[in-house]
Amino acid sequence: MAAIPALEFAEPNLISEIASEIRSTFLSHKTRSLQFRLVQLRKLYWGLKDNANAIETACKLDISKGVFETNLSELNFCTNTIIYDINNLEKWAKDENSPDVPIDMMVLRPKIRKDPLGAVLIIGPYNFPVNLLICPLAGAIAAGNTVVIKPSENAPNVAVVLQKVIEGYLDQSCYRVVQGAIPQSTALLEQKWDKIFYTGGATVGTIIAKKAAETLTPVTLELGGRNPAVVTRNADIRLAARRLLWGKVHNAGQVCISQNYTLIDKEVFDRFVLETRKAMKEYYPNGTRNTEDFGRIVNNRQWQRLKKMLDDSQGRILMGGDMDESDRYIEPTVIQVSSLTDSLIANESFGPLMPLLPVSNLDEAIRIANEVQATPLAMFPFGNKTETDRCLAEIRSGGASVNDGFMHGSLPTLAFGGVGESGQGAYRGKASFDCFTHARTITSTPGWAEFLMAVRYPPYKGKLKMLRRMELKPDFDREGRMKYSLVRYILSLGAASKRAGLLRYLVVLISALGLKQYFGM
Ligand SMILES: NC(=O)c1ccc[n+]([C@@H]2O[C@H](COP(=O)([O-])OP(=O)(O)OC[C@H]3O[C@@H](n4cnc5c(N)ncnc54)[C@H](O)[C@@H]3O)[C@@H](O)[C@H]2O)c1
Ligand SMILES: CC1=C(/C=C/C(C)=C/C=C/C(C)=C/C=C/C=C(C)/C=C/C=C(C)/C=C/C=C(\C)C=O)C(C)(C)CCC1
Repeated sequence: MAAIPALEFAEPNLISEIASEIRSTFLSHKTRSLQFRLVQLRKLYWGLKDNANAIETACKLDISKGVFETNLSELNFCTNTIIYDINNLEKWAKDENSPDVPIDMMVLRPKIRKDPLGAVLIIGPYNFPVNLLICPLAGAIAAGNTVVIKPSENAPNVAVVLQKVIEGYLDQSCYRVVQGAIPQSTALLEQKWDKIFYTGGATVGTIIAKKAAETLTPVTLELGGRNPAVVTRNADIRLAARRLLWGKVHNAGQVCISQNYTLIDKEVFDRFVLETRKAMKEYYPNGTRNTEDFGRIVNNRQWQRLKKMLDDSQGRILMGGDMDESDRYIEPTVIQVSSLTDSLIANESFGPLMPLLPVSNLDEAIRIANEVQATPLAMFPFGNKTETDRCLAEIRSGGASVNDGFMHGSLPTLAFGGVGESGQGAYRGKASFDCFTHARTITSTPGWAEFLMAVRYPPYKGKLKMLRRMELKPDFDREGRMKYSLVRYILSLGAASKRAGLLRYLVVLISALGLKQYFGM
């Protein structure tokens, strides 16, 4: 395979030209045709397939991702996403009948049309440099937008290969790549977009949200979080250890949705550590240093940041701890910490560090999780059903995996996104199409219905009575209690909803027919 050329940044003053070309293509309506979108998605699929070796090499060079992980969470994830989008596009793009239209307004035939938003900007991070650009891109294409993508300069080889794919396979008047760092991102943010989709840290997310607010541009922000795992004394400790270790070794822990810290019942603490050691030996019989199955930290700046976090910690290393800056290696490291202000709890590590904080009970775990961050990106409860349900009810998060590491974020068809500080908006599966679509309500009033519609026109004299008759009547009193009427009770056979009432009638009818048959009446 030919060597990957060096990344070249775009000339910042050419960026406005690219943005205006992308906008005028959108306004030419080229991307409205479903056939056009399908062809572009199919080409994107083949662009990735044909360049799979180059992508594997680039992931290896940028973030030392082994071939297996590159295929699992980058290539396959993207190609599966594209095929899923292709297979569902016609269904998603169809006009939808609006639900809950009152009978007197049905004549308007309300519809929800799926309009593309327009010209959109997608800015990606370094940690899943293919996945976190291509999956939103596929959603934006499916929804009929024109797109500029800005790959992370911190994964430069992937950035070059993706540019080759997009320039070689997609229509250049609709989809463009702008390479660069802060000057280019800043120039991009100076342009008017119909949506900005950003994945990365919260500091830059805030810059983007502020800039977008100036022009009332909608944003989707996929940010990080200090995600808690909770392990109670009733959890399967072996499973919890194996699964949470997976969450910290995949991509060398550089996963926004992996657990940042684990709150673990004192009673099972030692067993958890023992099981983590065992799992480690099983996953890496010859250690993590000399295997393709364990990656490296993306660059020296991030390696230094992680080292400082560990150096600043008051915790005690229980497993691992080996580090080498020359190849940006950090061994998966388990640390027992004792305070919420510990550097390993107070910050997002985004690396293979596993701080464990012993707690007395579930109440304490829930209190701590809420104190560390009210709205993390993910949460991982391990315990019995009552306990995991309590965690789900009492700790908020963008998503959650019960009894596992980040599996809820491992399926390309499930909506994925943060809440509060960990982001806003969601994508993946149908949510990706919706993320780049405007749900446009359309009514069409037929000419013949004029006599029905005339009530709205002045003069209003004598029309108030009719308006009052059209008003819905409440079935609740001033205290918020439901009012029960005997007629309603009889009509619904005592059911709470119309649907349940119908079902009851159906059961009665079928039983009556059955009895009739049985007794030959
Ligand atoms: N929620 C998610 O899906 C998700 C996924 C991956 C990473 N993350 C989060 O991202 C963080 C790590 O990534 P990162 O942000 O360091 O990645 P990064 O350094 O790759 O930066 C992300 C993008 O922001 C751009 N950027 C940097 N400064 C900018 C500026 N001033 N204006 C506009 N754009 C700018 C970069 O060029 C890059 O394209 C972690 O907090 C992680 O949790 C979140
Ligand atoms: C179905 C059949 C079988 C069963 C197969 C099974 C059970 C397969 C299980 C597969 C698993 C556990 C796959 C795990 C995949 C993990 C992935 C893709 C992780 C992705 C991570 C991502 C995208 C991370 C994102 C990060 C972000 C957003 C932030 O940084 C058989 C085999 C039993 C029989 C045949 C049928």
